[in-house]
Amino acid sequence: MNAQQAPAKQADRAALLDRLGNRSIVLVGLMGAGKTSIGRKVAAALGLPFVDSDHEIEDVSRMTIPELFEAYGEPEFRALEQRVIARILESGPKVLSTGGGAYMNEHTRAAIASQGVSVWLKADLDLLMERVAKKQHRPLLRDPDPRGVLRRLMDERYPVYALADMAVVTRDETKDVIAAEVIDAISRHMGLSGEVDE
Ligand SMILES: Nc1ncnc2c1ncn2[C@@H]1O[C@H](COP(=O)(O)OP(=O)(O)OP(=O)(O)O)[C@@H](O)[C@H]1O
Ligand SMILES: O=C(O)C1=C[C@@H](O)[C@@H](O)[C@H](O)C1
Ligand SMILES: [Mg+2]
Repeated sequence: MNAQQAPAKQADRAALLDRLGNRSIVLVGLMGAGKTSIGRKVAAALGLPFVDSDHEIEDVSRMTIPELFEAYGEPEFRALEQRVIARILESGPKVLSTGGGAYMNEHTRAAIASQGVSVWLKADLDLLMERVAKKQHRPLLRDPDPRGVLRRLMDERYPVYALADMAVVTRDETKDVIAAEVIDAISRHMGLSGEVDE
């Protein structure tokens, strides 16, 4: 970036924030797609607060997600997730990374549609498997065949994630590159040219 470009980039960022108004940027997609990591970077680049709904659920319940699933079951977890996301969206513009199943809830989708701009982080099965293999904190993947579970979730969920305002494909690229692509996609969606500097 040269010195002459900088003010324009700042202006682009201001224009994007202006167009967003009170709406939040909401990342949706499967486990391992990068919602948490990319959301944090997008928030830092735009100077917006960052919230991850899984982390918020763990904070309010003072339990981990595997503990919540075990103690109360998935339906209770989903009900709590719906309430937590509704509250997050009502508390002003931010970048919100959702849990992988959150967008499957029709009330949550409606809240996101009215108070947010949604971005589906889309990844293929091999990349997802590679990314989720590193950690054991996802109760749905504590299964003898995690690849089969992810494949089934892709079949069930991809048609619903496709309802998001836009999709960004997360290939084997750095987090910074994907975060910049998310910002460009949102800028274009908002009728701006894209290319907000990070
Ligand atoms: N573009 C990327 N390049 C390299 N590693 C990445 C990239 N995006 C994410 N990762 C890594 O993949 C793993 C999963 O990412 P992350 O936790 O952000 O996904 P998630 O979509 O939030 O998953 P979940 O729905 O389970 O919370 C992490 O170890 C993260 O560091
Ligand atoms: O895809 C899902 O259904 C989930 C994804 C995680 O982010 C957590 O919200 C939880 O493990 C369930
Ligand atoms: Mg996450």
